[in-house]
Amino acid sequence: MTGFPYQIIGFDLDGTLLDTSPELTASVNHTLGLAGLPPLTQEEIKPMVGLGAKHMLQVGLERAGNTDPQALREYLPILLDHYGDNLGSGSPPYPGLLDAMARFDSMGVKLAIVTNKYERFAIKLLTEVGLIDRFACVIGGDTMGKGKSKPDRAPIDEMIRRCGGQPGTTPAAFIGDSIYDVMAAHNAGIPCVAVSFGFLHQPVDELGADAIIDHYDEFIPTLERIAAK
Ligand SMILES: O=C(O)COP(=O)(O)O
Ligand SMILES: [Mg+2]
Repeated sequence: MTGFPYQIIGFDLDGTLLDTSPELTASVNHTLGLAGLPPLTQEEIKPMVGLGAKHMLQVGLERAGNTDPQALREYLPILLDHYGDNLGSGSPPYPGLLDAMARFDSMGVKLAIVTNKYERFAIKLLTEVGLIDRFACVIGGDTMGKGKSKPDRAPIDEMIRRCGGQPGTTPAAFIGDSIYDVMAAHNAGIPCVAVSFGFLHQPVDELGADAIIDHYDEFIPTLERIAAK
């Protein structure tokens, strides 16, 4: 181990690791089409991502003009089937990510995923893009049980445990694109870096993150800087 200050780095998935917005948009619009509603743009859908698929569809149905209270229950399985069948090839990693991951590997830092996606979709997606073996663990929105997804600290604590560490003790940091990421990390007592290129729900400087990066080239020096504060 080098002098790098963190032993574990956790990544959010959608909007932080991979740009999943084309595939999420395709699945939402497939579902809205079957519901007889007009499609939404990728830019409209991005801010709906971050609290899981059910939340994304609920907001999407409302935005597209749905008035049927049963629609969410009826169309969620359709969205999930479509997404599960199509996810993978259209979700590229953000620029500089693979180089940053290689540097973490060379320093012996463990990498992990904590997403509000269903665990099975996160695993399938990471497998399709060839990154699954690079992560010590993948915690999904359903891994810890109901009500125990980000912004709760439970999935962050579990990430630290599954990486062989101890929550509250082992030095770890997180990176994400939403306020739920920042809240989860801070609830677990670890710092959070925000990416300015994600699926922002609000201006990135209002997320309360410890630092902001515009490109993955800045990630490692930024972590060193926040650890020295
Ligand atoms: O809302 C989702 O499906 C997941 O989003 P996340 O990977 O940004 O947590
Ligand atoms: Mg995200």
